[in-house]
Amino acid sequence: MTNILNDAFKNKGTAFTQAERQQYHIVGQLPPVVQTIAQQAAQVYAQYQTKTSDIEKRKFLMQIFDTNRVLFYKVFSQHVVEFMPIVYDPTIAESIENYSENYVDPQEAAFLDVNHPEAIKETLLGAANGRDIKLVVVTDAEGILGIGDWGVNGVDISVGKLMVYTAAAGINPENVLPIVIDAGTNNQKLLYDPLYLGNQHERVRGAKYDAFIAKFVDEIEAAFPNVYLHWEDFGRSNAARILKQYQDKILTFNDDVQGTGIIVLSGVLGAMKLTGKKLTVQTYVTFGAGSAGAGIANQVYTEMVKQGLSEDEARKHFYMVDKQGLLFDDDDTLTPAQQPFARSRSEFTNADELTNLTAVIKTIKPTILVGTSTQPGTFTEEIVREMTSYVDRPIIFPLSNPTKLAEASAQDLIKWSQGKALIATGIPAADVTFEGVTYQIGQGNNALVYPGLGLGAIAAHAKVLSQGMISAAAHALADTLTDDSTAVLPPVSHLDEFSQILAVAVAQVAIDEGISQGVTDAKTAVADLKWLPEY
Ligand SMILES: NC(=O)c1ccc[n+]([C@@H]2O[C@H](COP(=O)([O-])OP(=O)(O)OC[C@H]3O[C@@H](n4cnc5c(N)ncnc54)[C@H](O)[C@@H]3O)[C@@H](O)[C@H]2O)c1
Ligand SMILES: O=C(O)C[C@H](O)C(=O)O
Ligand SMILES: [Mn+2]
Repeated sequence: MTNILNDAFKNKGTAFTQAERQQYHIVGQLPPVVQTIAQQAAQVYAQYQTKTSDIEKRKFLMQIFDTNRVLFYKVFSQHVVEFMPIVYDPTIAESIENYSENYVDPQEAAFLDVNHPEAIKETLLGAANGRDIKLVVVTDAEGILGIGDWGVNGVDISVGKLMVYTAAAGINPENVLPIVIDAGTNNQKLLYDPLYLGNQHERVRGAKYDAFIAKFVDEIEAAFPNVYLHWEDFGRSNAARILKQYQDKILTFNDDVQGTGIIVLSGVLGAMKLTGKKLTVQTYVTFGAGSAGAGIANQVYTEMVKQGLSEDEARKHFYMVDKQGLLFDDDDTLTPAQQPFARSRSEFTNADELTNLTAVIKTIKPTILVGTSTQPGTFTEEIVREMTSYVDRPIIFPLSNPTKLAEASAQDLIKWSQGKALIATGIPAADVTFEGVTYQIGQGNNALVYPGLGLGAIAAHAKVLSQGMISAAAHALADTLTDDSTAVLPPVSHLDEFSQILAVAVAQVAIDEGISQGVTDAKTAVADLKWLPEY
């Protein structure tokens, strides 16, 4: 019989009462004093404050996570704004880079090996250990944030995304399963690192990879019927392709493509509210047209069509820039997600010069610039001054994560635009004061939307995640923006409140569209799922 003290889902540590200590046969296996969860939480927070670096803070909190989930989420819920950048982005990037070296606990994740498809079923059932799994986050870690390929180390992103689901939306941690698919790695450092804990071979691609993914999805559906399957940080050549294959068949979501699309659309809608301008007259440049860049453009485009433009008219508002410069339709290296937005060379007299962002901005004069390029410092003073010269309030979102990869800092954007730029950043940014005026900066991170979206879809027992549900999430978030906000997105301090609002809006659309199964009241269904960190 396992000792309850070793079960992170059931352990209460020093909060076990004397009666419980007898019931679970752990008398004398704890210090004698019985504490309340409030006392435990205060003690954890006090210890946390003695840690001097963010990574040490994260390691300490993970010790609590590893041993006592309820206590972890209790403290997390009391300090959401402070803990988000510690347990999640940007500190999680450092944690991933050093995962193997610092390994202490598998954290109830499922580790799937591309060379052993026959073990998927046993691994899933073993990791679930009888728990009712409603939500899975899976990564193969080819494109972790903007830091590239981290192989099995990427399991941290699955664990981290799920922590945010619970902290933000109140998903019961017993109902979730983090998964990493170890498909090998092309990270040379890991391939030759004796401490690396994953497969030390090149990334598997092609038929073997695709067959593994297909079997994985089948086994997931068999083991956990109606689960919400969230894909995270797959590489550019797989993310959109896998999503396309499954999005009409099962309840599934790609965070980088769809979650980022929602948060940016929401931020753009917030900017329209602040300026009183119409979306349908905006001109949009994507810088870094990968999974996120193309996913975002597609959401903003879909909204323009919803607001009355024809598909052809709407598409004319979009320009994509990637490594080669502006994307043209005569380029045979375009991805399927880029193709609809590629332009014709004949539209420009200077097409051959449009090989860098500055030239593109000067020629096209966009009102919205969104960065998902992984290239730091690329939104330069010259670009920002140029945008400010032809539009009152340029919308500039440097979204690449973690901090060291951001296209620009909020502070510089405010300074260079004399306070005019409407900004959202990928990681949290402090308010910026410029010439006596303080500007709030929106956090354009999909963490503001994926928890509520998932909660709504799970609560509704939705068969699929529809475009209607996605659009409802973007609008519901934008609608929470208060009239006194100077930021384009609502503050993370209200994450739990707006996650519930998003969830109800999403569940309602699922009901209205007839894709929910046996649920008629969105509010009750969402409320019934809400888990609180109490013993
Ligand atoms: N804030 C958020 O919520 C959020 C969400 C998803 C992704 N992101 C960030 O966006 C970035 C990209 O993520 P992704 O999943 O789309 O990765 P991806 O690899 O699919 O896309 C990156 C794209 O940038 C392009 N690129 C590389 N160098 C470039 C250059 N010099 N100029 C122009 N383009 C260049 C690549 O060719 C690729 O198309 C990452 O830093 C990630 O952290 C942020
Ligand atoms: O993980 C994040 O912080 C957001 C996003 O999914 C990313 O890949 O950067
Ligand atoms: Mn991601």
